[in-house]
Amino acid sequence: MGACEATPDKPAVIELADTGDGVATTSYAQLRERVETYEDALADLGLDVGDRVVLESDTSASAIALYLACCLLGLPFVPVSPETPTKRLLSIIDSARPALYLQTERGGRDGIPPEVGTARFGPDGLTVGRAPQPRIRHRREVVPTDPAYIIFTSGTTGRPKGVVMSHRANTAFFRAVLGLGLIAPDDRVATTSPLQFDFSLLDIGMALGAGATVVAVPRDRLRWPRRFLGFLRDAGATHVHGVPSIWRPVLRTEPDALAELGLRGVLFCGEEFPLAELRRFQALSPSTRIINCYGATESMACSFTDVPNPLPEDLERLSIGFAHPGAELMLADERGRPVTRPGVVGEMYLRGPSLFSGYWNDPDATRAALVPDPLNPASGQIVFRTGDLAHQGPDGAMYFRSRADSQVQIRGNRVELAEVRRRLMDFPGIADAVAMVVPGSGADPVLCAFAVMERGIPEPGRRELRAHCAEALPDYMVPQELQVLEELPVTENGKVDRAVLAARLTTPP
Ligand SMILES: Nc1ncnc2c1ncn2[C@@H]1O[C@H](COS(=O)(=O)NC(=O)C[C@H](N)c2ccccc2)[C@@H](O)[C@H]1O
Repeated sequence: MGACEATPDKPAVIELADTGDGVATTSYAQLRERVETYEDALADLGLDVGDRVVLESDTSASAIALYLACCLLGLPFVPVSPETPTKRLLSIIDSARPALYLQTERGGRDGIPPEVGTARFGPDGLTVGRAPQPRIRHRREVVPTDPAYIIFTSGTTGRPKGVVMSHRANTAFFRAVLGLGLIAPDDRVATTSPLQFDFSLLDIGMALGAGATVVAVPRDRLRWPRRFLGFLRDAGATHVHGVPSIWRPVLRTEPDALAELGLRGVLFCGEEFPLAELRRFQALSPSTRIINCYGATESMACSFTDVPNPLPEDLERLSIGFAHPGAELMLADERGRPVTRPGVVGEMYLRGPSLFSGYWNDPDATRAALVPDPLNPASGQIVFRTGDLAHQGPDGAMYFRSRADSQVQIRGNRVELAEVRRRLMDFPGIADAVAMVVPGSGADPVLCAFAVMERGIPEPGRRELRAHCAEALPDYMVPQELQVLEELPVTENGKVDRAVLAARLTTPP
């Protein structure tokens, strides 16, 4: 909030105007005023440090002000999107046991359990629906190790896992990232992720921490490239942060409008950016600096690596470089021994001050992720076991290979699904692909794959694709089920939605 003093009249947040077209600007002075209004209103509710607040909203000046007010009062906020199905919201509420649930004045949610207080927020303050239950306050002040927020991600077990991030981890992370100087005060950073995805929190922290401007892209614009780019133009966005999938529709239908935008920077995270699409992006927007940001919610992010511009022809895989200053990645094998030889695959471990505190109310999952430093277990240092496999280049830079759990056994053979995907991606005209297994009728799972074509490329025949795979892969790695789709389904956070793809396979077409 330093910029509120230094540049009170500068725009802090630009968002869609209430009228639905054009943009509304909130200055740093107005943002600070709204933080104080919310801080006073929340303080009046008599909540204690540590009491959770569910914040249901898209990214907006008010949501950001509320997030900051919660931080100042030590109320860990739990961001959820308005798109979140009520069942999932209720499971998050059941787990987090929040004192208060907040939605905007126009929010349509109801059915919040009676033990949870409810309120609505808008530019002028809070309107309490149901006061939170009275409680005894045990704490007088917020300390850095207190939880700042809890992000519920889809846990592999199906039950949502709450990643608890402390103020100390958060500020250590942002001090490091702002030191990279990726955003300058006159930049305008368009954020395209839902508030429940910590990518949005990265965008807000990077922009406001640099005294720059957050441009909150309306979620429904992402599906309409012309309207998406039009909003970016109206808002004067200089940078766009988002998962790779937000660019496919733009590359397909609005290449010229993208070129005209002349973006200074693009930052992506969450998944690998298909190289063919990255090349196309660079050809259209050669002066744009593209950053490959790798990391997990458990440390918010980890590395920020420039994509070579232009991409060398023979480049096989992007580097995810080195952890941000103040943190370090290392590789270890299944037995925890360091893997240092270039090209040899190991699991990445991250040490540093930005690690999460643990999974909410899940000590077993926490113990599996926050482990003794493999290099020095006696030291008591706890590191984050990422669950990601990578290899190091000759210079020590990391290259992401796959999730550790994406190795499956097919007919007794170990199959790396990322390798099947990579082979499919080598087929000319394929824009992206996914390989996965679904349970088979017999003991063996069935290896399946989905692909989407680049703009205007005719669908190849299934036999042709299987022949292409059979040329380079052993037969047990050739997908038995192959479907070419118009587009890949994505989760709320914009990543490929494997559950939807699997459902396509089990229910007969
Ligand atoms: N640049 C990548 N290349 C390739 N695989 C990746 C990459 N970034 C993640 N991933 C994958 O996504 C996993 C983490 O998933 S996650 O917990 O939902 N978090 C995220 O996806 C985003 C993350 N919190 C974040 C937020 C803000 C900035 C950067 C990163 C990683 O373990 C990787 O498997």
